[in-house]
Amino acid sequence: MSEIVLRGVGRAFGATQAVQPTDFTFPDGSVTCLLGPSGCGKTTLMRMIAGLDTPTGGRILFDGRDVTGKPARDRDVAMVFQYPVMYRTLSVAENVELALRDDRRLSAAGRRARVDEVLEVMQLQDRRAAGIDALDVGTRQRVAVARAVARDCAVILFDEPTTNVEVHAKTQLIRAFKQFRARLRQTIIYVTHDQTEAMTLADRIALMRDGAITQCDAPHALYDRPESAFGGWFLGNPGMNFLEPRPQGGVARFDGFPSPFRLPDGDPEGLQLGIRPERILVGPAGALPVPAQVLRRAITVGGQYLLLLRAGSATLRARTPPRAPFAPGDTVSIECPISHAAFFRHGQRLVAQPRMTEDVHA
Ligand SMILES: Nc1ncnc2c1ncn2[C@@H]1O[C@H](COP(=O)(O)OP(=O)(O)OP(=O)(O)O)[C@@H](O)[C@H]1O
Repeated sequence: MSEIVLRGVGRAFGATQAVQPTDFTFPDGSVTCLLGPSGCGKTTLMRMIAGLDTPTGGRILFDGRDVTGKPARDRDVAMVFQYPVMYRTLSVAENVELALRDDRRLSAAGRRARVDEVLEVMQLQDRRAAGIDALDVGTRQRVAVARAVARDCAVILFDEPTTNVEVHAKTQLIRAFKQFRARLRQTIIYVTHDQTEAMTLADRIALMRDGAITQCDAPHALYDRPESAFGGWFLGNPGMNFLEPRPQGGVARFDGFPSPFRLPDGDPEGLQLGIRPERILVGPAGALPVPAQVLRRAITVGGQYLLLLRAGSATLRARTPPRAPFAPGDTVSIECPISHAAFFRHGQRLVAQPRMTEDVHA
């Protein structure tokens, strides 16, 4: 186990600042997912922590020890990549054992016991004698994780390990990941652009954009209370709806809400209201405060409907229960609960929330 501290760590490639100078702590024994869109700097940040790349600024500390200039082999770090490198002529067990070859603390019997333990945790006992070529991509990736786990390093880094794995094998891999987490408390940094994976695995998600960590929080806190409009948009499938205000004196109207909002400083400049599709209530015409039109309907995994609605000049996506009786062309009614609305100014969450002039639907 190890606490990893970044002090102003950044990386530039020529004119491209791949990682902005970053201060950040990965707590001892935690699972932190680095989540963000392609090109936001996740892999570069992870490679610097691994010792595969050197920062152009700042320092990296492992338990207070400065490892900034040290190579990967001096960092007590194991890694699992998108494309695992394996010895194809060796069996599963031999591949795992090979990872322990240089560990002088272990006797031959100790090594075998460790291999057995890890194969069991990763649910690979029945494949121990199989050759690597006989395995599907998902199982091969589980062997890669087994090798990383076997070494008992302080830190394990995962770089998008499930990208090339099909859905069923991905579920198995994630289940195995959770099992070894429950048994062994290494510090884990897991790079992904898959939000479902991050939500499932992480103790904390560090959301990245343009080379910077924009927010780090427990998965549900990040989902429920994004500090930026980017977080509201990136998390969720689909992400938040955003509404623009129509200013009227010191108040602003948002289509979708029955009454105008009183703005804390009277200034509608750069203001947006965000609301998640699953928070919008949809009912028959007249049942709820705001009339709306169904423009389109899609069925999502789980049988829910995703409706595209028009309310005034706003278009909104709303999720309804399976088989809700709404179809394109229908007039319906909606309610956007104020308690689930988030206000952003120039992309950042407002601390003082605007209030509705008549709080009838709060
Ligand atoms: N070796 C390199 N030389 C030049 N530019 C690089 C290099 N590695 C990364 N970059 C640039 O740095 C930025 C961040 O890249 P990085 O691979 O870290 O992002 P990422 O979030 O991991 O993306 P992805 O999810 O696509 O892997 C990108 O603009 C990328 O083009």
